[in-house]
Amino acid sequence: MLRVAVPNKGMLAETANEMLQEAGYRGRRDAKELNAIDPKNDVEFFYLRPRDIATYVGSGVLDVGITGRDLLLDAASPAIEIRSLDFGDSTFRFAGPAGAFADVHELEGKRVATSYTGLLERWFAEHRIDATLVKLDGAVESAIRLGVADAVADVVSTGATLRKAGLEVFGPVILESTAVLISTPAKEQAAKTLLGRLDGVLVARRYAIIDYDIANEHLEEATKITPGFQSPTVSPLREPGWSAVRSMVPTGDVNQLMDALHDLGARAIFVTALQAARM
Ligand SMILES: Nc1ncnc2c1ncn2[C@@H]1O[C@H](COP(=O)(O)OP(=O)(O)OP(=O)(O)O)[C@@H](O)[C@H]1O
Ligand SMILES: O=P(O)(O)OC[C@H]1O[C@H](OP(=O)(O)OP(=O)(O)O)[C@H](O)[C@@H]1O
Ligand SMILES: [Mg+2]
Repeated sequence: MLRVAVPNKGMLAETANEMLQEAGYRGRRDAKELNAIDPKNDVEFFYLRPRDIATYVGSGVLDVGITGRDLLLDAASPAIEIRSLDFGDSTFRFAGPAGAFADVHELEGKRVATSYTGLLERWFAEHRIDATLVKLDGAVESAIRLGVADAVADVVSTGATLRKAGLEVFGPVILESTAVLISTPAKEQAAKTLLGRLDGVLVARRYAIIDYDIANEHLEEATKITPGFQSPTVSPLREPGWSAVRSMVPTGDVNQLMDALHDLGARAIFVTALQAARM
């Protein structure tokens, strides 16, 4: 039975559980359950703190897990990232009081508060900056005002939390993070079915199906607009000189593609969401 670690709460929990459901797995019945067995798919899910998931997967007691790239790197676990899952995007940045820092080298000898000491210690070592790390559990943005740090290094998504604390980012992006599927080289093979299904969910989210009718003289140009993965399906219409085209298109481009096809003379343009896919 495949043993899978899933975030039990926090920013990644809801979407991670939704993705597994879309992939056909039966999750937990209520938010208090610590584990759940899905006998049909021969999988057991363990609901854990996202920060701890790399530790469990890295130790080999669990085969595969969903966590943040930043948390994986912070844990310095032997687990490896096997897929980016297209949600939970954030950056990991330095921030300080407005105007206080212009360059990371000004952090030399200063106190930097963070919940990601593993990640940051390595970054400072690589950049030969000698700063003092102040380890906090969360709400790191308050550390400066409360006097325990001169700067912070934290997760930034919209930047709203920083702004409310009167802070601004400085220096390079330390890390671009996203939710990831992790495993160990020894367990990757066992996780193949789960990975295939999650890839199917990613494709179903990233792509849609487009159908349209087009006069044959514009067919060549139209199929350049919608080349699909392999190649579009083209079938003759009953009306002579016209074809029906079906192709996969990136979800984010759908409206621009419809505009371009319509300008070219395509008619009856329909877009259908994908429910599931296996490529
Ligand atoms: N505002 C955000 N937007 C996007 N991703 C985020 C955001 N905040 C955190 N994350 C990501 O979510 C993951 C875990 O963060 P989360 O906040 O769930 O855990 P935590 O801080 O340990 O727990 P909690 O905040 O519940 O105490 C990390 O990978 C992080 O990059
Ligand atoms: O840039 P923003 O969109 O404002 O998001 C970033 C904030 O979100 C997270 O906080 P969370 O709510 O998880 O609280 P925590 O700091 O206690 O973990 C993160 O730690 C930042 O504080
Ligand atoms: Mg948090």
